[in-house]
Amino acid sequence: MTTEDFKRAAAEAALAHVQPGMKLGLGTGSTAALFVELLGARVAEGLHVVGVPTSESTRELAERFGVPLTTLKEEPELDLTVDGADEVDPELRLIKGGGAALLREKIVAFASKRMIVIADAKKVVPTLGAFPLPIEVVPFGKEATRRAVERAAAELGLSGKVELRRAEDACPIVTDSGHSILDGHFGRIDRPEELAAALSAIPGVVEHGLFIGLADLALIAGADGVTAIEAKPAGTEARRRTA
Ligand SMILES: O=C[C@H](O)[C@H](O)[C@H](O)COP(=O)(O)O
Repeated sequence: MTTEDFKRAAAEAALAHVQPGMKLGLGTGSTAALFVELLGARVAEGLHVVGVPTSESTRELAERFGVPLTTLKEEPELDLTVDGADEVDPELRLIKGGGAALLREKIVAFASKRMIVIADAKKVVPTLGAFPLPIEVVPFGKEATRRAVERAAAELGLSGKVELRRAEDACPIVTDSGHSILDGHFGRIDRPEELAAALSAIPGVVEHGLFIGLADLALIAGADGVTAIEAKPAGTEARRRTA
């Protein structure tokens, strides 16, 4: 089986958690796109749900696959968000934002009663940080903000570079909300909560890609099938079981 097959298996497993009438947050990225496609097929069969897309690309996909859409303005409280991740640790802490959608993804996940992460097994890591941490910043003063991020990380013992993300034409990428993205090449992030707090305290940082305490369940697909990692009450480790 290919990585694509595993992503599809995780997306299929998430569909079992969707109930008629639900208001759904629709994530961004290649795995979330498969969920939107499968959801569209269920809608075509008569399932009634509405979705709030976390990016313009997901909006387009949902429209293409016939998933009815709404907005957080119309529906400020959602039942369930299903989204991918760049990294998942055993305590269900995530790095997200590889596709530059982290701000809307975090707003939508925060507005949802539950968040389910769908991913192939390569996304599961013992410690976050091999994937560069995306940080969404206001374009004004972005070099000053970049340096402030490097300093804050260094104070926590993280010495990696922080780089402005650029498109293939070398121009800084612009997010759906008109911001820039910095990527923090920190390596191993042993204390993600401390880094999250330090980043949030920097003027110019809009949001960072550390998702802590947001995910309730991760559905991880690999050669052995789909495995679930469930959130446990604060202070205890996430628990694994076979889905
Ligand atoms: O900004 C993008 C999102 O956080 C994605 O959910 C994340 O990058 C995972 O994407 P994929 O499923 O394509 O690996």
